[in-house]
Amino acid sequence: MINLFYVHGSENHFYILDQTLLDKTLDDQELVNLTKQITSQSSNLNPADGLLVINQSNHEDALAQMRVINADGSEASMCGNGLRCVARYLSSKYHKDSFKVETMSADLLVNKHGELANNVPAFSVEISPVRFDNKSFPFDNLNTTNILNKALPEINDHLRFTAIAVPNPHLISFVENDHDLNETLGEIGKKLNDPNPYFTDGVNVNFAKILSRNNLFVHTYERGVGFTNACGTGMSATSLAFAINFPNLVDIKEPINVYNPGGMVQTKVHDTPNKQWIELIGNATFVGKLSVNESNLHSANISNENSEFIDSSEEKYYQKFVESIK
Ligand SMILES: N[C@H](CCC[C@H](N)C(=O)O)C(=O)O
Repeated sequence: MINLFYVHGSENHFYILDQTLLDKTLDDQELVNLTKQITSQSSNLNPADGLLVINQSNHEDALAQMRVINADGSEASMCGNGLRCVARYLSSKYHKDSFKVETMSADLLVNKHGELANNVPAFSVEISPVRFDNKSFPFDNLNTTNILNKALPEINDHLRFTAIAVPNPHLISFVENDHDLNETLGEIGKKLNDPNPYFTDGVNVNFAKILSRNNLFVHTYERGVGFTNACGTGMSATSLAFAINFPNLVDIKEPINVYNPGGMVQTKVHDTPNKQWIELIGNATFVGKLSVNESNLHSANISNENSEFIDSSEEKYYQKFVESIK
């Protein structure tokens, strides 16, 4: 039997599949089929926004590889909330507190971090590389090769936008009212993730309200998913946009508190001459696990017949989880 762990970072839920435990790893189509089945509204499973796949890494400085499959079957180059959960899984499995994880574009540093809230352990993860050029998204037909606090009349008649790839693509706007934060976000999110001439591979759209100095609220419409409770790479990219566009409201020597519908994370913007990157710090909560036959993974036929979900403090459950993977 194989455990599919049900986890979340700021209520952005995922299943984790550790393929190093399988007799035979799933091929790409099987991973897509599995992700679509376990995230579909019609499944009797707990809702999730995607699948986090752990593979062996052949990079000497990486403990493992993480791949990210969105609910619609598209693959993403990064997932900030997901990487915190994968980091906690690998930290328990290999008894390490600081290590690198191979992702599509980079081997990223992850660290066990002090609790942000009592009895809620936290991990910090490196969000990088950071890019601004249109080829990194890609975007086109907007009469510009980068978007920094720019009006985009093709997309909206009153907002200004900033585009940052970390390296998955994010389009960010700072808004004043709840209508823009919700309805306008949904309209633009759908428009730029349906077939369109601007972001041909889709884009994660993040609208933020500035609460005060070093304090943000971010709402995200994710590429390949739709509205989520939180988007780790989105909150990270938005924190960098906050520092760039509102330098008088951000002290980058201090963490930024980023609130979201699912909770709160902290980010730290690192702006050194030869490398810009963001540190994302937040929970990595293990809620439950499904014990499934390997064959059902290959056939994308998962039910929660053999499942165990938390009903007490997360830490008590977590000790059982740690024993189960030794
Ligand atoms: N939907 C994103 C991937 C998941 C990112 C998000 N869940 C996070 O925590 O960063 C994309 O296609 O780029």
